[in-house]
Amino acid sequence: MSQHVGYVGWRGMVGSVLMQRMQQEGDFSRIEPTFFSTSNHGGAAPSFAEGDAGILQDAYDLEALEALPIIVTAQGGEYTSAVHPQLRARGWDGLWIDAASTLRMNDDSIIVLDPVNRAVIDAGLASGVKDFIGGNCTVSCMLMGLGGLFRNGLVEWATSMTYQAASGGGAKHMRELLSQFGAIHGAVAADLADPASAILAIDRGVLAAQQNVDASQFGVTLAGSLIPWIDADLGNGQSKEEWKNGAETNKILGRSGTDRIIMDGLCVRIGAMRTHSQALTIKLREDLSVPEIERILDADNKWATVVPNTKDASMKALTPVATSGTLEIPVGRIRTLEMGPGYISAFTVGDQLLWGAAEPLRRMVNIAIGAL
Ligand SMILES: NC(=O)C1=CN([C@@H]2O[C@H](COP(=O)(O)OP(=O)(O)OC[C@H]3O[C@@H](n4cnc5c(N)ncnc54)[C@H](OP(=O)(O)O)[C@@H]3O)[C@@H](O)[C@H]2O)C=CC1
Ligand SMILES: N[C@@H](CC(=O)OP(=O)(O)O)C(=O)O
Repeated sequence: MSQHVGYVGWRGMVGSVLMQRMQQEGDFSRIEPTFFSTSNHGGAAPSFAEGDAGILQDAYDLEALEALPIIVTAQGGEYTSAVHPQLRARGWDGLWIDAASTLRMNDDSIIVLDPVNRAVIDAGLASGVKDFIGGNCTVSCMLMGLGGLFRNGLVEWATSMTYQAASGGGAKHMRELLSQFGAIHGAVAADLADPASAILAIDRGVLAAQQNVDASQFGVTLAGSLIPWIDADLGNGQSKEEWKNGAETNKILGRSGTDRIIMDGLCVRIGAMRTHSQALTIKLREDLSVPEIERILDADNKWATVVPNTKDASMKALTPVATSGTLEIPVGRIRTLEMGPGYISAFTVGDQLLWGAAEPLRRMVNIAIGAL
C-alpha cells in the first residue's frame, strides 16, 4: 500500500535533487505524491510517479495540506513561517519534514541525519514528535564524514574552517558565479591566447574585471576571490552559519549542558559549485593513533570513506570535483598535530545538495513510512 505524501518546493534546487534521488531509489513505488505550488496551482503536476499526475495544488490551501499525513517542504523558510503555525493551530498532527532552518532549533523538533542520529529519530517518532527538519549543510556533511569520532564520544572540542560552495546561496548564486568567471575570462581572453603576452598585464585585466562584474546576488565578487562571511551577522563577531556549527551538532547528537561538545570555526564562501569542504582541528579525549582513527571513521557509515593522507590520494579524492553529484563523504588529511597528543587535523568534502539538504529528508520519509 502506498503512502500519501505532499511535496512543496519540489522544483527548486533542493527539491529537484530530492525528486532525482526519489526516482533513483524507487521511492515513488511506495509513495503517492501530491505536488503543491506557490506560483502555478491548477497547472499540470510532474509525472515522477506512475499513473495520472493530476494537477498542482495551492501550497497555501490549508485544507488541501491538512488532508495529508506527511508534508515535505523544500520551499524555504518564509513558506514554513507562513504555513506551519497555521496548520498546527488548526490541529493538523501530521509529520512536517522540512529543509529550511526555521524550525530546526525548536524544542519540539528533531534535526534529521539518520546515519548519525537514527536512535534520536526513532525515539522522537515513538514519543509523538511531528517536526523533522534537515540540518545545516555544513554540519550534516561534517557529521557524516566524522561521525565515528563524534558518535563515540571521542571529541572534546573541534574547530571547522569551511570552504562553502555557491549553491548554498541558491540557484541564482551559482549562475552569478559562472557569469563572473565568464566575464573575467572574456576580459583577458585575447591576451591569454597569446603566449607572448605579459602575465602581469593579464592579472591587471582580471582584477579590473573582478571589480566590475555583476555581484548582485553575493554582494561582492566571488569568482577568483572568496567571501569570509556566510549568513547573518550575530553582532558578537560570529556569523549565523558559524553558530549553527555548535548548536546543530549538539542537537543532532542529543547532547546538552555539560555534555555539549565545544564547536566553533570560520565559514567562508569559495568559488565551488555545489560541494562544501571543511578543515577541522579536533581535540580528542584519547590519544588515538592515526590508523585507529581511520578505522573508526571508515566503520561508522557506508558513505564516509577515509582518503590516505598522501598528496596523490588527497588531490584525486578529496575535492569538490571528485565528490559532486555523489553521496560519498571522503575524509582525509588525518594526522596528529604539533600541538601535542590528541590533537588531529582532518579535511572532509560533501555534496551540499545531497547529504547537505535533500538526502536526509528523503530518508526521513522512508523511515516514517517504515521503508528504511
Ligand atoms: N540551497 C541550499 O543549499 C540549501 C537550501 N536549504 C533550504 O531549502 C530551501 C529551498 O532552497 P532552494 O532549493 O535553494 O530554493 P529555490 O529558490 O531553488 O526554490 C524555491 C522555490 O522557488 C520557486 N521558483 C521560482 N522560480 C523558480 C525556477 N525558475 N525554478 C525553480 N523554482 C522556482 C519554486 O516554488 P514554486 O514551484 O511554488 O513556484 C521553488 O520551490 C530553503 O529553505 C533553504 O534554506 C537547505 C539546505 C541547503
Ligand atoms: N547557509 C548554507 C545553505 C543553507 O541553506 O543553510 P541553512 O539550511 O542552514 O540555512 C550555505 O550558505 O552554504
